[in-house]
Formats: sequence, structure tokens, C-alpha cells
Amino acid sequence: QFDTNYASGRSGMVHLFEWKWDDIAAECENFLGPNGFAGVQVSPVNENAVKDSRPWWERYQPISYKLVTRSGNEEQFASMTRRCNAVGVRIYVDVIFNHMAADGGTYGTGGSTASPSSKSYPGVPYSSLDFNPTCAISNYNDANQVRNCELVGLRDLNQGNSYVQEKIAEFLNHLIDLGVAGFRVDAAKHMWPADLGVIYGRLKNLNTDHGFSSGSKAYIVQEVIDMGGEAISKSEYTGLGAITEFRHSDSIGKVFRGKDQLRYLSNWGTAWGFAASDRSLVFVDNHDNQRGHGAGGADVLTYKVSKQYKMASAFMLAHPFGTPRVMSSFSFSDTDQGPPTTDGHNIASPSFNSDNSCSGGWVCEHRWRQIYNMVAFRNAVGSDGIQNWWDNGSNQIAFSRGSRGFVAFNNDNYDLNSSLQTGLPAGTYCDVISGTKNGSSCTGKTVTVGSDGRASIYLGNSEDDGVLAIHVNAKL
Ligand SMILES: O=C(NCCCOc1c(-c2ccc(O)c(O)c2)oc2cc(O)cc(O)c2c1=O)[C@@H]1CCCN1C(=O)/C=C/c1ccc(O)c(O)c1
Repeated sequence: QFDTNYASGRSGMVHLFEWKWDDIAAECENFLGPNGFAGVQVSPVNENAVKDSRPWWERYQPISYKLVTRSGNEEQFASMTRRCNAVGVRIYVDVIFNHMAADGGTYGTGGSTASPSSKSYPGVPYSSLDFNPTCAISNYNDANQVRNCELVGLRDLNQGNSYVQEKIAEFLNHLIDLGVAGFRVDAAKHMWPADLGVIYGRLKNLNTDHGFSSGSKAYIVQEVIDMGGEAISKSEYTGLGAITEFRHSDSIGKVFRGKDQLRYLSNWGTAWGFAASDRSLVFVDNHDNQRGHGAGGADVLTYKVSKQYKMASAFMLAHPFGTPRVMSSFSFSDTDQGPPTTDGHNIASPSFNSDNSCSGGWVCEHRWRQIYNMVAFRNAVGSDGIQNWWDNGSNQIAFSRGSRGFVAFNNDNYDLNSSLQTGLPAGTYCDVISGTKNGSSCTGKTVTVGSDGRASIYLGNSEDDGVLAIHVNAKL
């Protein structure tokens, strides 16, 4: 279903891609809880095939539903959900039940063996009776092939089989018992909506022992890569749960790379071809398309183009459309490269600099001031709508969120220097992009709003950040 189960007053989900459970628990307590984040999407928790070079995508080759991966074991997972829920940060699990591991004889991160060639996975157990006949997906315009054949040789489970439904429901209900708030369903496009409906229908209510109100149901985000032009469309899935809106990632990348003018953002939302707001999980980039070959391709913005990335992230978090998810990456040069390790196998923990940024191969976009301050902005403005839209006819825009927040963007190659209507009460505000409110002063720009709500807004085109943002919780 579509309710995120967020604790009140919180917004902003972060994908702590490839982080270990113990490190996520600490991050909830030390950073995400105190900074008003609402949830964490974690990497797959089920046992996966071990591949020689430990590529990131080995975690998308299931061997069993045992909770043992390079991120930790079941006990560490349970401790993480307990510690994160205790500080108001929910856990969403990336679950893979479209398929099982590919290739020859292989073993898993929990030591289980498997024989993909004979479709035998004793760790579950699954046998050849539980899989579709072997065929390769070669034509994305054939819906039957996309659902019933194999994605890059990954053995295709038959979710219409009642035993398979039972094993998947058992896996998901085990996670619900451990306190999770929902799921990101991997490769949902490759499963029949009817079968997904049966599986979701077998889910228990969330565990009230973790602070969920009784009768709560898991928030479901279905990965459906739909950029148009294929037989399968996201609308087949939006009745079951939310979907990952890849068009948002593609469009926001195009706009902030200067391929579309910012003034066109005035009707950002379903007019751009996105699913309904409460059915759209939105993002600037994700673990797959930040590597260039996923959906959205070359226009997707990543940490590697940081000025545009921060502007796009600020826009996503300032705008009321959708449920935003911030990507938190490890740095990579090769698109198959896995997370930083201590010894080629064990994932390294992030280390932190004095300015709270990460090191040790972790990028931690969620710890960039311009991004975490915009999560606080989103919390401050709540559900207030957009008002006072202004643009200069090209790439300078500004808008307020009710009377609680105001943002301005400059993607032109000349300064923005105007008196604009902020919608805010008179007073002095700290710009939360160039700095932050520190007691009774601002470490960055200060903005004075007059009794008429207007303020003089300056954004030099060569400044580090092309955004200015003020809100009622950053008022002196
Ligand atoms: O060249 C590759 N794959 C072929 C092109 C990408 O196709 C894949 C898609 C995919 C791509 C585009 C679509 O429109 C679509 O419906 C599906 O979804 C997956 C989902 C998985 O759980 C595991 C996978 O191996 C894939 C995958 O290979 C490399 C080597 C194997 C993994 N991989 C990859 O590139 C892995 C990609 C990957 C992994 C996990 C994901 O959740 C994901 O979205 C993509």
C-alpha cells in the first residue's frame, strides 16, 4: 500500500547502498534521527551468490532467504531495525523474489550451495518445479516474455506457484516480524501484477512492538523501469503500491544539465508523465542508473557532477511532488565495482571527517549540508502547496511552500538579483544552502524579509551552489 509509515514530522528516505547493518544503526542514532530523516532503504538482506570480483550486482543474485550477507547477519539486522525505529527512522528492505542466482555451481554469502543449471536451491529449498521454463528475455515488447523468461540468465521463479508464493510471503513476513516498515520490490516489471497482489495480500500487519500503529501495512515501492515504449507500463502496478518513477530521474537530470529550461518546472508532476504523487517514489539517481547504463541513461545526475546534483536534489526536496529518496553512494570508477572493503571481501565501515562528511570510499551525499538541510526544509513546510511562483523566462525560478519556506534557483550564466515575494512572515532568515542557522547567527547568507513578504534575493551565477533556501525553522 501507499502510506510510507513515516514518523510524524519526518520526510526524506535515504538509500544507504551497501552499508553494513551495524553502521546503519549508528547512522540512525548519530545523524539520521537528529536531522529529521524518515527512513533508510537498505541493500538486499537475503543470502546472495558470491562472485569473484564482488561486483555490486552479486547481491541481486539470490541463493536463499537466509538473512546473511556482507552487510551482516540476522541478529545484526534485528538490532538495526530496533535502534533505527527507536529514533524515528524506518527501515525499507530491497527484496528480490523475481529470480534466483544464475550461472554454474555456486555458493552463497551464508555458505549455502546452489546449482542454478539444475534450478536447485536447497537453501530455500527451491527445485525446478518452482521455476518457469528456461527462455531468455530478448524482446521487451512481449509482456509474456518479460514476465516468464529470464533476465540475464537469472533463473525465473514462477510466482503463480502456491509453494513459491508461500516461501516469498514467509520471507517478507519474517522481515515484518523484525520491524521493517516496507519493501522495495526489485524487478517488479518482471512479475505478473496478479501474482504480486496475492503475495502482498499474505503480508502481516506491521509489528506494533516497533512503534507502528496497529493495523499498519507495509509501504510497497515496486521497481518498474518504464520510460515509455515498452509493452509493460507502470500503471499496471500503481494499484498495488507505489512505483519507482524513473522519468523523474531522467527529466530532472535533463533540466539541471540545461537541456530543458527551469521555467518549465512550473507544472512539475503528472503533467511531465509521472505517476500520481502518492504512487511515485522519486529520486535524482539510483544505484543502477548512476552507473550510466540504467534507465535514464546519460542525463542522470550523480555525485560526480556535484553542483547540478545538489541543485536537482534541492529541487526534489523543496517540491511537494512524490516521496523523495536520496541516494548515498560509494565512489566508483568501474560500473561493476562493489563497495569499499578492508580485504577485498569484507565491506569497510564509513569513516567521518571533522566537517561530518564521509571518507574511506563512501560519498555519503545524505551528509552534504545542501542535502540534509533540504530534508529539514521539507519537514518544516509539511504539506503546504506551492505559491508565489516566479521565473525570469529562462533558468531562474523561485517559489514558496505556503508561508513556511522559500527557495530560489539560478541555472543561467548571469546573476539572479531581484526583489521577490517569499510568502514568509517578516524577519531575518538563514540561507540553509550556503550555511546553516547556528544559535542566533547564520554561518552562510542572511535574508531579510520585509513586512510585505518581499526580500532581495541574490544568487551569483558563479557561486558554489545555484540555490538559496529559507524556512521558518531557520529564522533568527
Ligand atoms: O549488463 C548487466 N545486466 C544486463 C542489463 C541490466 O539488466 C538488469 C535489469 C534490468 C535493466 C533494465 C530494465 O528495464 C529492466 O527491466 C531490468 O535488472 C536486474 C535486476 C536484478 O535484480 C538483477 C540483475 O542482474 C538485473 C539486470 O542485469 C550487468 C551484468 C549482470 C548484472 N548487470 C546489471 O547491470 C544489473 C543491473 C541491475 C541490478 C539490480 C537492479 O535492481 C536493477 O534495476 C538493475
